[in-house]
Amino acid sequence: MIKIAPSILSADFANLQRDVELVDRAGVDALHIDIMDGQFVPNLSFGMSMVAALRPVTSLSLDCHLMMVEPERFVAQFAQAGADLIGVHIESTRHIYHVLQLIKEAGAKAEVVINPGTPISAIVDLLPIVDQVLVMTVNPGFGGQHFLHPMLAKIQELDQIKRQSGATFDIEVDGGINAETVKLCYDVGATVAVAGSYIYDSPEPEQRIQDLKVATN
Ligand SMILES: O=C(CO)[C@@H](O)[C@H](O)COP(=O)(O)O
Ligand SMILES: [Co+2]
Repeated sequence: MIKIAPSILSADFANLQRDVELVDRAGVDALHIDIMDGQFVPNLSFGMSMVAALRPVTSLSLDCHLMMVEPERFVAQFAQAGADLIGVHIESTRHIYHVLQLIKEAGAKAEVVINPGTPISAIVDLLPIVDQVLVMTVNPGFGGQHFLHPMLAKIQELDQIKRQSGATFDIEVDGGINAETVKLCYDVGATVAVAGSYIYDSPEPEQRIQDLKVATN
């Protein structure tokens, strides 16, 4: 069964604690927090104060997906705020290896993220030092977009490299995930699925979480 990480980008911000506790009770594996700086992506969302505010609310792993230029400026502060895992885009920094080292030195798990236009070959040398790879299945910046099916070949390629090397990093997918697309990703090697609008735009979020689990059981 795939691990589920709801994205709070689609939650009700006026009732965020309620919406976090709801998915926590439904038995998810992590909480996905999208950090957007209005420069790397054309949207703004949260900062580290959001991570600090959510830390006492849940014991779920707080997974921060940093969509910002030069994330090296802030990764230590996100770890300090309570992030368990920090994801950084390879496209967002000149020093990806260094940023991943900084995340680990700060005590968090390190994730490298790739945009739809970035090939798996760009991250092969980073695989020995990451805990998770996030393959974006939409262009980053907004929830509620359609899944990009050509990304399935990239997930499969990454899974093959992982198997051949005996590595244990998780493979996460993010964007356009629903009960149909989660199965496609799981079947080619994804181990963690982020879902925002599919869960939170529903009147029955718990049922949507169950549907994602059943689809990959
Ligand atoms: O990182 C992002 C968007 O940039 C995501 O985490 C979205 O929040 C996913 O939303 P859905 O596609 O599941 O609605
Ligand atoms: Co995300």
